[in-house]
Amino acid sequence: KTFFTPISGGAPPSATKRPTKITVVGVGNVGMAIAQTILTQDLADELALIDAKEDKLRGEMLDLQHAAAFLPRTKIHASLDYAITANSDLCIVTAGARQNPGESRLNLLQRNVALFRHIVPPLAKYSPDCIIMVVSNPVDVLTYVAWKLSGFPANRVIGSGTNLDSSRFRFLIADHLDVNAQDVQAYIVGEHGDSSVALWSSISVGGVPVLSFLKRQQIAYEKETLENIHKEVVQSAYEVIRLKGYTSWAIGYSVASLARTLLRDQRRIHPVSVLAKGFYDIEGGEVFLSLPAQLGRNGVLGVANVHLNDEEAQQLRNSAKTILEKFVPPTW
Ligand SMILES: NC(=O)c1ccc[n+]([C@@H]2O[C@H](COP(=O)([O-])OP(=O)(O)OC[C@H]3O[C@@H](n4cnc5c(N)ncnc54)[C@H](O)[C@@H]3O)[C@@H](O)[C@H]2O)c1
Ligand SMILES: O=C1N[C@](c2ccsc2)(c2cccc(Nc3ccc(F)cc3)n2)CC(O)=C1Sc1ccccc1Cl
Repeated sequence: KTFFTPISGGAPPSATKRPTKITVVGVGNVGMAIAQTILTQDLADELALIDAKEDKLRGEMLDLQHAAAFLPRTKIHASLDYAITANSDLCIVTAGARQNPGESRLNLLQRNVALFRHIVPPLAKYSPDCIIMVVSNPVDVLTYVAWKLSGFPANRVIGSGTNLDSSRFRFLIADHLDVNAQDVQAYIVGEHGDSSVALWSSISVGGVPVLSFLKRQQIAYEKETLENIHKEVVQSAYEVIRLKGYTSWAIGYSVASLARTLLRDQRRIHPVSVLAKGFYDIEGGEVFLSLPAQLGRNGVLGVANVHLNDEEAQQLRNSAKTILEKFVPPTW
């Protein structure tokens, strides 16, 4: 006997909507922050978790499943076998080796490129129509690596890029002006991390350009105050690492915000790592950098023509040049 007595009804609707499915590769600090935000924000019908550590993987899956009474219904799979990722709409890659003390960024990159060779091809095989989002660091170069290894068109491969940098930037500006961070429109672009580019000329608060907002509010400021806020974006990343050893919540929420825009076809503009060649006079090779990009169900729909002053445009081109010089693409 079934638990419920069925009520006689017609055949199920013919156009049954295919379940929305997200894969998260890497169930570490970042991957699990992303996974739990996807569940609490009801962004997927199915969630597939992949990692290299089988016990950790099963433990995290069970721990999330045990929260089912408090969450929207989401089917959670976990395995070492990539077959569970089949037909994903979005694959988020947070897997990566941690930078060892004193290890160079280049060496970390080479170790993560080696991991990506085993991670990206099966994702592309099982979900040939998905969007791949890279979070692992160095995120801009690893997004390029994922693009090459996946064989996908560039519009379906993005990196979280300076989305986290920009969210910290918005928090700091909002705190400085005592306004809600959601009313602060501010972009950090270029290379994620230490050498990002703050687009001062396009910051607005409630639609008012920040520079005239400060003048109108007679808030004393000089250029260096604004530059100090940008420096604090970088310093706060190191501060969090010093205090708790890793970062998770802000990156988790920022990636979930990107997932919502992509999967719900919101067509919002986010600073994310995209194939930047040809935009803003960036030439010299195929490089992924963060630019204000319009995102929707088909990935990157376009890059916003945000006004850059000469200094910002030059800094962006320098970012591209630095990345291209640092990383010599291997033979794929
Ligand atoms: N882009 C950003 O803004 C941003 C912010 C924070 C962290 N990160 C990056 O995210 C990455 C993850 O950070 P974390 O704190 O979660 O690290 P972590 O060490 O806690 O988690 C990494 C996970 O990847 C798994 N893994 C390793 N090799 C794997 C493989 N071959 N296949 C599947 N899984 C594998 C590990 O088992 C581990 O569970 C790092 O590269 C970090 O720099 C990026
Ligand atoms: O919040 C973070 N945490 C990380 C982190 C998380 C777990 S271990 C290190 C972080 C924190 C501090 C420095 C740093 N440097 C770095 C190391 C290797 C790379 F490939 C890229 C960056 N990385 C990873 C990361 O990218 C961030 S954002 C970030 C980092 C540096 C400057 C500005 C920002 Cl907005």
